[in-house]
Amino acid sequence: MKKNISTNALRALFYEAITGPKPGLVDPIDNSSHPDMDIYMFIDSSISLQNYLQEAEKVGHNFQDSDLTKMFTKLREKGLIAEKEMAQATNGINTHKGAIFALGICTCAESYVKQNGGNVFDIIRQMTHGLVEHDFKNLNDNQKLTAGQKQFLKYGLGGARQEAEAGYPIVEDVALPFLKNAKGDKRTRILDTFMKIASLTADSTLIKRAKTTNVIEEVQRDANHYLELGGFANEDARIFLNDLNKKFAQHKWSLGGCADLLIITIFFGLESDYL
Ligand SMILES: CC(C)(COP(=O)(O)OP(=O)(O)OC[C@H]1O[C@@H](n2cnc3c(N)ncnc32)[C@H](O)[C@@H]1O)[C@@H](O)C(=O)NCCC(=O)NCCS
Ligand SMILES: Nc1ncnc2c1ncn2[C@@H]1O[C@H](COP(=O)(O)OP(=O)(O)OP(=O)(O)O)[C@@H](O)[C@H]1O
Repeated sequence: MKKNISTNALRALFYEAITGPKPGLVDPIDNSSHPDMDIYMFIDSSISLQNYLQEAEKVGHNFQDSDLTKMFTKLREKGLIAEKEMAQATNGINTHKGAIFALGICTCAESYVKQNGGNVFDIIRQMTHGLVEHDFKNLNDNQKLTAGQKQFLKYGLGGARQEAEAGYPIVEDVALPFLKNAKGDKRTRILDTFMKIASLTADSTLIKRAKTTNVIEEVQRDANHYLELGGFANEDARIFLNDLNKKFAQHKWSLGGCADLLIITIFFGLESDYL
């Protein structure tokens, strides 16, 4: 198989979608928290992003200026087009908005690094320098706001933008080393990595669904408990994960941001032959 950067980005979308059970997310067996989506839609949505991912790779490959925020600006223009292509493939459902953002950044940065050298997470920090301030400086309550914008005004949380601007520390420092050292088949390693991510993330999709930030501590505790039980290789942990899946379905909680962090962890894992 030709495994160029954008192919690995597409593989990451598929690897994440087919892995289950993922509490709060769509997988082939269960979509309880997202009744407007199913796994077939995720296949269509992923394929609709193929062109964008190739463009993101090209932007990183060809960029020459020393100001990497300009590379991010170029990428964002392509990201807006990708959002429209996704909407066409899904009948307007938001399957991959966060992934267009996060995976686009990582694909572009990885491609830049292959051409110019450097640490990919440093490059991401340079690309997104000042992003939170830039995007949120003119917000006010009279506008129609996204969940992320509302949470910035209400709680001071930076969400997906903050993670990017910090250079995805959950991925660089924890999830990627965790995936590298994880044991078992791909499903086990990916699920355990997902729960590791859930044990650390303040997910704006989860806060939106639960309508409180208190949910973050509860979910982080549950994710840690699953890992303490030994992860997917251990029967008690599997039972606990199924119960957690039911709890998420009952409350209609989602982990959309953790999904994106998992997708980019898988992407870097594929790039580094960890998977
Ligand atoms: C920053 C993005 C992800 C969305 O921001 P927006 O304010 O529209 O939505 P919101 O903040 O509610 O987040 C949307 C998604 O972010 C992801 N997310 C949530 N929390 C986190 C987190 N802690 N870490 C990473 N991702 C997260 C989830 O997928 C969520 O569904 C991006 O879509 C964006 O920049 N939108 C503006 C339009 C644009 O420039 N689009 C092109 C993007 S390349
Ligand atoms: N398997 C999955 N892979 C990736 N993301 C997933 C998956 N399942 C669910 N999601 C996430 O769910 C998010 C959508 O959640 P939600 O439906 O709450 O958002 P929305 O459509 O923007 O908001 P609303 O439904 O409030 O209008 C997607 O952006 C995506 O991140």
